[in-house]
Amino acid sequence: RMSSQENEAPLPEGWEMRTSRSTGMTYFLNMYTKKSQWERPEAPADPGEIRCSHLLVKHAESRRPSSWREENITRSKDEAMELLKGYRKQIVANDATFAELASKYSDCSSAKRGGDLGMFGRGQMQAPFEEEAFKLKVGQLSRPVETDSGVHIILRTA
Ligand SMILES: O=C(O)CN(Cc1ccccc1)C(=O)c1nc(-c2ccccc2)[nH]c1C(=O)O
Repeated sequence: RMSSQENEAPLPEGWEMRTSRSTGMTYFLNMYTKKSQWERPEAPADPGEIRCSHLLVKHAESRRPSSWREENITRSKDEAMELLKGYRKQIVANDATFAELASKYSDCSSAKRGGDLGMFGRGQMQAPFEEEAFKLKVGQLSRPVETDSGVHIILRTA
């Protein structure tokens, strides 16, 4: 007779079921952070750290409306959003790569690295940026996200 644990729904992504050697009790292991818990997880395991690239378009209301591209950025937030949607369309249509467009058009200093921000954990980026980035699956492109810096699209790379 299979115990109830084994034949329940499959575990969410990133989790594994383990049996405690000392007590024989079943517990659950987050394969990214190696943290364990007794409760059966309901959501994919938090990856701890992720890697993203982003394309930032600043506007007149950005906290620092200046960048390597443009000394004094005067476009409106709406114009920035329209530009960003155009870049997103080109990427989705495979007319250009994320890195090509970020290196040409991103108002972030990461433009020099094709928009790559490296690995980061929670608590490092502005909240709206973090929230959207941690929702993405690897390879997924975000919708436009607004932060105090401007408007972004985010690509999760790891
Ligand atoms: O928001 C501000 O007051 C000024 N900043 C913050 C900043 C400035 C230089 C380097 C990194 C971050 C930016 O506007 C900014 N934010 C970012 C940013 C925002 C979210 C995720 C990653 C980068 N890049 C930049 C940049 O100039 O290069």
